[in-house]
Amino acid sequence: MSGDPILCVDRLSMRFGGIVAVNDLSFDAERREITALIGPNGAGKTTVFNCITGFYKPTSGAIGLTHDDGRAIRLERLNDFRIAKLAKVARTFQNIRLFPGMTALENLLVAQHNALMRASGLTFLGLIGAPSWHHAEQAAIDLARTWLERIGLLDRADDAAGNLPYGDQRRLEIARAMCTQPALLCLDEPAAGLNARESAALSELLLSIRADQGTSILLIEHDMSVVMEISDHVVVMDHGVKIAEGTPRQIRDDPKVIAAYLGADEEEAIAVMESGT
Ligand SMILES: Nc1ncnc2c1ncn2[C@@H]1O[C@H](COP(=O)(O)OP(=O)(O)OP(=O)(O)O)[C@@H](O)[C@H]1O
Repeated sequence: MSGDPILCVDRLSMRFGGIVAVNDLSFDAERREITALIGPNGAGKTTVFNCITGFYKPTSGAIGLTHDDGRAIRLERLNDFRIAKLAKVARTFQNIRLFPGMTALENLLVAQHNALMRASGLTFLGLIGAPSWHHAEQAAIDLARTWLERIGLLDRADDAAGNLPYGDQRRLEIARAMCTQPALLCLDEPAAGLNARESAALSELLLSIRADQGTSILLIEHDMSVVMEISDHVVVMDHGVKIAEGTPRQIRDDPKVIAAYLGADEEEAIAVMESGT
């Protein structure tokens, strides 16, 4: 690891009544790297995401995000709207949350709402058709079209998002998050429901986002082939605590991880981990 974390999770805990979903969890996500958060069902991964993105207020602990210019932000003190706007953290969800009746292009324009509202002078400049508004609108369309091209959907820009194949919708969600120009992109199971070809396309997209945009990525994923192929660093959770972290190779060979991942059936676990080689 290069030792330049964009995200520092420090002793994070989240309780729901008697349930301790996350227990004293600490890890860093390095800048311009892909960090995967893995673990069996119910390990607490989505709860960590919900704390980072402001959907939940952690019971205790700190979540620090440091921008490229050194500006440090404490995420646990902000609500979700401010985390998206000020901290530039974008996320996708386990279930697809596109606007299905809007076109693919419109979905990417909605993501740029904040910038467009600013440029429209909170509507007034838009109403009078000020040149600054037209420039901002064109820039938003250009950015949306650039991302549609990146994900191979430019020819379907005017199709309703809900009519696109499932794998395309998954990539459109990532493109929508990228249209907010995030510093940290949090993806919750982006490969869920994808076939092998679509998973490979997803891996390629994420690697290109890291390489071309320099965006830091935090990824929850059950698909080990994706995790092993693209992650720089892997953090493993089980029952709310971190049980291991390291490179994909270190994680794959760690008996604690293998045992936790599929419970007692170690042979089956090894088979799953080896599927990522
Ligand atoms: N809002 C909530 N209220 C009560 N319990 C919750 C809530 N959210 C999560 N939990 C509990 O916290 C624990 C961790 O859940 P979480 O969804 O974070 O796990 P996960 O690792 O993301 O699981 P999966 O891989 O199945 O998505 C579970 O026991 C879950 O039931």
